[in-house]
Amino acid sequence: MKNIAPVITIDGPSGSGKGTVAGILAKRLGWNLLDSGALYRLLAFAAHNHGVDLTNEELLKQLAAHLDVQFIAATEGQLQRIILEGDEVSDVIRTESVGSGASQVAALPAVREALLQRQRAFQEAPGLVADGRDMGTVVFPDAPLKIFLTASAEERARRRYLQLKGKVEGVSLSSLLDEIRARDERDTQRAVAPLKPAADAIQLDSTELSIDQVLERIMSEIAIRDIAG
Ligand SMILES: Nc1ncnc2c1ncn2[C@@H]1O[C@H](COP(=O)(O)OP(=O)(O)O)[C@@H](O)[C@H]1O
Ligand SMILES: Nc1ccn([C@H]2C[C@H](O)[C@@H](COP(=O)(O)OP(=O)(O)O)O2)c(=O)n1
Repeated sequence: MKNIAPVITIDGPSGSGKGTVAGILAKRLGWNLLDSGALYRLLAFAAHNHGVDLTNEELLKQLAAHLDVQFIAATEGQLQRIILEGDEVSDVIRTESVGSGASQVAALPAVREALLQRQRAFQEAPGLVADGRDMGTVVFPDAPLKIFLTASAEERARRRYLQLKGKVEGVSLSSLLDEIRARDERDTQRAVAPLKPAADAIQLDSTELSIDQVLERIMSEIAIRDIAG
């Protein structure tokens, strides 16, 4: 039977607010959440633990196909938890070095292919909010609402700095800006599933918007389309 659970996709570059907005929306609607970037981060992290080189496409493909991961849904007062091979890795996969590794493995076609079905399996009733780079273009091309969220690189680095400061040692605003620019370049220039808005995506620049204002804009698009019942 065709899966008819609706999907809202939120794609965009690092630090644009995708994860935050997707998490709040999923909770508000009572829908499932797919943080697709976490899968690429988990793969880069697992590769590091298993001594697999980030350019070894064949081994990475196998690792991706057998990734032993559990996403434990957020509850009241508790964020979503991610368990890899029995260990909680929710925080350790968020560093910029894991993000950079994720961006490298994500450029490999066999890796993307190996993770495709795992992502589509999240499309379950009553609905799904999915964030990443290619949610609207490749993974859920039929989604009834696609958002492409951006912000200036400077604002995104500033947000990341505020987020990591105090949690991760030695973070600097200028190195975060360099890393964000390098990741933008790799994610937009790769041959397979590059970061770009779907033809039918609504583009939202959040540089001057608060999280609540972004949510308000998306909620009004949901209401217009009447997709959340
Ligand atoms: N519109 C916004 N204004 C200010 N800070 C924001 C906004 N959206 C997100 N943030 C903050 O920026 C940081 C990065 O957001 P995140 O959702 O992780 O981005 P992404 O998933 O796109 O990389 C978080 O600390 C988040 O609270
Ligand atoms: N759907 C996706 C999601 C992430 N990726 C890749 C590219 C990104 O630089 C890395 C990390 O993604 P993630 O969304 O966790 O990163 P940010 O929170 O935006 O910094 O993974 C991808 O290629 N396709």
